[in-house]
Order: sequence, then structure tokens, then C-alpha cells
Amino acid sequence: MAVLVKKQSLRVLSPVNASHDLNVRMHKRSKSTPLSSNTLSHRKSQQLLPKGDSTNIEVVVRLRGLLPREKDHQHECLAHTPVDGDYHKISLIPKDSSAQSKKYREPKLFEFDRCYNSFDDTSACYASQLNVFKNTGEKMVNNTLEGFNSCILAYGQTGSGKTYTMMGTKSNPGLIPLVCKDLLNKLNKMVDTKHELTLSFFEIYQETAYDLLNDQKNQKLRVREGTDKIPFLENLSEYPIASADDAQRWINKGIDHRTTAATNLNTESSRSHSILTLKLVQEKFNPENSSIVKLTSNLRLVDLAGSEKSIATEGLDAKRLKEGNKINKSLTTLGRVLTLLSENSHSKNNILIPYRESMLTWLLKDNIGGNSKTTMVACISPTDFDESLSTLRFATITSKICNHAILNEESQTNLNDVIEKYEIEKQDLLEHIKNLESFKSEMEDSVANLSVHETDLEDLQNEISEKKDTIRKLNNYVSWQNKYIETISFQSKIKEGKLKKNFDNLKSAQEQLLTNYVVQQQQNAVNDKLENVLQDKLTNDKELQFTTVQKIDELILQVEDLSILRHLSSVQDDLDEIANLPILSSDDESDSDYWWDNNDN
Ligand SMILES: Nc1ncnc2c1ncn2[C@@H]1O[C@H](COP(=O)(O)OP(=O)(O)OP(=O)(O)O)[C@@H](O)[C@H]1O
Repeated sequence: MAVLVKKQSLRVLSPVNASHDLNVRMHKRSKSTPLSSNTLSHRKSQQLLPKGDSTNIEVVVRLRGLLPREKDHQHECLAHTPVDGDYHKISLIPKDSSAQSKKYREPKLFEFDRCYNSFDDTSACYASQLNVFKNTGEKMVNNTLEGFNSCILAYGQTGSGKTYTMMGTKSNPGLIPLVCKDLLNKLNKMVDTKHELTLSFFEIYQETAYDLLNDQKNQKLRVREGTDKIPFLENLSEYPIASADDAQRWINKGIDHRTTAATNLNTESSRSHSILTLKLVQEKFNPENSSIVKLTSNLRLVDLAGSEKSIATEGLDAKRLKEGNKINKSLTTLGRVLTLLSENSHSKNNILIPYRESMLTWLLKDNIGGNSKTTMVACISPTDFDESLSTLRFATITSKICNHAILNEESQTNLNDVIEKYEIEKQDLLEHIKNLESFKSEMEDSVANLSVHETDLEDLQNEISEKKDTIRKLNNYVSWQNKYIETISFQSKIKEGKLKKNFDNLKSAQEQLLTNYVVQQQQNAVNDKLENVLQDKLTNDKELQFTTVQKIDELILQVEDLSILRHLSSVQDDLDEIANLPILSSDDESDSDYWWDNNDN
């Protein structure tokens, strides 16, 4: 198995190179910050070299474990730390050992100052958040206390664990909170040193710097360069911090203001580079030469935005795409600057470094190529071979850069000034003691007055305890009352329910009755009408009957008259007939005895 080994060089500048560089630096500093000749003189005069260290940027690698999402998709772990516990090494094993390209066939082995495995706690290279602080963060705290500028820079692809390493979580705090806590603990134990610690926090979002501690977050900050050519942000707010809680409050505020968004590879992806700076100014008295030594140092904690392949923002809106492009662009510039710096560290040519090409490299100028002890934490994800390879190559280039940290020390050597300064402080202290004494005597007077009223106080206390007892009883009574009210109100609720039900029933019965009444009324009206009609009919009928009866009577009369007439007429007829009768012969008498026998009809 062919193994590619990249030897990391921990190059220390040759004394010739170091003195040359430091003299150039000193020259620039003394030109830009003229110091008063009789009072304040830089401890390192033109003849003396400043105390300093020339060391390569330290590189540590942190390998995170598989995330639940990656486990669900059964991603393989492609990065490994050695089982023998050699914490300098880390290897990347390609997924497909039969791939055509050599790049994807052979494992890659890298060596760095330290490689942390963050998921397998049985591994000898395992490192929890606290281990990372102990091995990487704590020495930066010590550098700062010694008066050196220091910087920790988290680099890596998106979702590889930079923010987790720098900020961590509430239950697993990262480097930033742990560094703040340790620095403050150590400062508070230093009784012979006066110190002032301030904190500032900003982000670079799409090539513009914003103050993360300013409530008006959209105010753009401009980069300026002092006479010493050190870039700084104009109007960036700085807050004094006295305790770890103070620091945490400002950090939380900054986190709230930082630009983050969900991408395909990280639900809370940082869309900006964030830079937190702790600035420490210390003053110590040096009894050897009766001077005051002033140490000024910065500790910068940088969480870079992650490099992104297009997959991170695929399908997302144009804003995310633009952010991704800007992030990649500024990281490319950072890569170019670091490459040139590493070339300068290895050759006598002094290539001009294009720091100003991006705001990030401009503001980190001193940390990546100058007066700073710097550590890069290269974070890698175990599932992305290409991105991890690119991060480890970037880290290899960075590890070749040599920085020259100098002790930022000034000393006040004029004894009169020292005495004058102490005299002022002594006067302040005496004034303070005087105030305290008068306060003390006021307090003593109050105590004396108090003893006079001691008996009253006892009575009052008895009264208070009686009142308390009454209050307790009242409270009991009130709570009993409350319970009673609760019961009553419960019962009345039930009653109310029943009443409501009855009321509803009554209401529906009433409505029914009303309906019936209306129907009845209508029925009555119909009945009345019918009755009237019948009555009318009856009346008509009676009249008809009466008329009929009359008519019948008339008819009867008429009939009677007619029959009489008829009778009379028939009688007449008979009479007429009789009158006309012939006189009968004896012959006729044989046929019939009487004529009427033949005229029956
Ligand atoms: N060492 C670790 N142990 C446990 N979880 C981790 C570790 N490193 C990262 N994670 C988890 O992985 C996810 C991505 O981590 P993080 O947000 O720190 O990535 P990032 O590199 O800062 O990403 P970006 O560049 O997109 O901001 C988070 O859910 C985080 O909690």
C-alpha cells in the first residue's frame, strides 16, 4: 500500500533571518509610534532586539464523527487517526480503491502538530472539547498573559465542526468560552498586576465588516491602518470584561447577531467569518529597576465560514448562492496569501503579499504573517474525501508559514514618573480610605442608635410574631374559604347545568305550545268560517224550506182547486152527457140494464 507522507516542517528562523525581520519591524514601529524620549521609551531600543519567538503556525486537525443524518444514509468514515495513538498522524482512505485516478485509489497520510479524533472515545487520539482547550487553547492564554499576540483560526469545509470547536454548546463549551474563563481566572489571581481586559466581536459578511456587539447591526465598519501599518476597524466597540459571566453575555449577544442560515450540509451554517478579540493591557512593577512594565497583547479567536461545494447551496435561493461564492472567493484569497507567506518563509525572495485583496486577509495580516503566535484548527468531516483532502493540503501549506511574535512590552524607566504615578494612586487610595472611614463612623452611629431601641425592637418582634400567627390563621381561614367557594362554585356549576337543561326543555315546550296555539287559532278561524258558511246555508235552507212549504201549500191548494174543478167539470160533463142521452126502446133494454155500465171508463 503506497502511503504519501507529508512531513510537516516546524522551521525555526535562522538567527540572521530573525534579526533582519525583527529589525525591520522595530524600524516600522519606532517610526509610526514615536515615544516620548524622557518618560516612555520602548524597552527594545534601536540597539536592543525585542524579545520574541519565531515559530511556524501550529496546525492541529480535528476530525468530527458521523452525524445522525450521515449515519442514516450509511455514509462511510473515510478519515482515521492511528490506532497506535500517534497523535501527529491522520489518514484519508478513498472509497473506491479500484478507481482509475491515482488520487482516488491510494490512501493519503498527513502529519501535523496534533490530530484530534472527536468521536471514538476509545481511541488514543480522542479529544473532547476540554482536551482541545487543554492542548491548544490554554497555551494561547499563557502567550497572552506573557504579552504576545496570539490567534486561533478554525478552518474547514462547511459542516466540518468549526463553530462547534470554537463556540461549542451550552453543555459542551468550545475554545472561546473556555479561553475567556481561563484567562479571567488567571488574571484575577495575579495580585501584583494591574490589568484591563476588553472584548470586541465582529463578522465579515460578503466582504463587509459588521460589529456583532452593536445593536445597530447593519452599520458597516471601515478598515483603517494606523501609523504602524496595522489594520483595524474604525468605530468597533470594545467592552471591558471582569468575569467569565461578563464575557459570556457579550459572546451570546454576538452569536445572536451573527449571520447564519440553513444549507444542504448544515442546518445552522455560518455565512460569515467571525473574529472575537480579547485585548489585554497589563502593568507590572519591576522592583529591579523600579520601572513599570506595560504589556499589551491581543488574543484573536477566528471562526471562518466554511468552504462550499455547489451541493451545499443546490436548490437554495440566489442569496445563499451569492454568499457561497463570496465565502469561497475570500477563502481562495486566504489560500493564496498563505501560499505566498509559506514561500517567503522558505526563500530569500520577499514576495509582496496581497493582504488587501480581501478584508479577511487584510484584518488578519498580523496573525497570519507577522507578530502573532497562531494555531490553525483544520476541521474535517469523515465523509467527504475531496473536501477533507483539500483542507489537509491547505493546512500543510499553512504549517510552513513562520511567524515572528514579539513581546509587546513598554517600560516607564523614569523613576520620577514612576514615583509621581504611584503618588497619584496613593492619594486616590488615601481619599478612598477617608471615605470608607467616614462611612464606618456613620455605620457605628447607626449601630449605637440601634441598641437604644433594642427593647422596642423586642416588643416589635413579639408583636410581629403575634401578627404573623394571626396572619397564619387568617391564611388558613382564607384557604378554607377558598376551598368552600370552590366546592360551592362546583355545585352551582352543576346546578346551573341542570337549570339550563330545564330552561331549555321549558323553552322548547313553550315554543311547542305557541305553535299549537297558533295552529288552534288557525283551526278556530277556519271553524268560524265554516260555521258562518253553514249558518248562512242553514238560513238559506230555512228560507228555501219555508218558500218550498209555501209553494207546496200553494200547489196543494192549486191541486185541490184543480181536482175540484176537474170534478166539477166531470160533473158538468156527466150532466151534459146525461142531458144528451137518447130515450131508450124496449130492445135496448136487453143489452144492459143501465147505461153507465158501459161507460166505466
Ligand atoms: N466534534 C464534534 N462532536 C460532536 N458534534 C459535532 C462535532 N463537530 C461538529 N459537530 C456537529 O456537526 C454539525 C456541524 O458543525 P458546525 O456547525 O460546527 O460546522 P461548521 O464547520 O461551523 O459549519 P459552517 O461552516 O457551515 O458554519 C453540528 O450539528 C455540530 O453540533
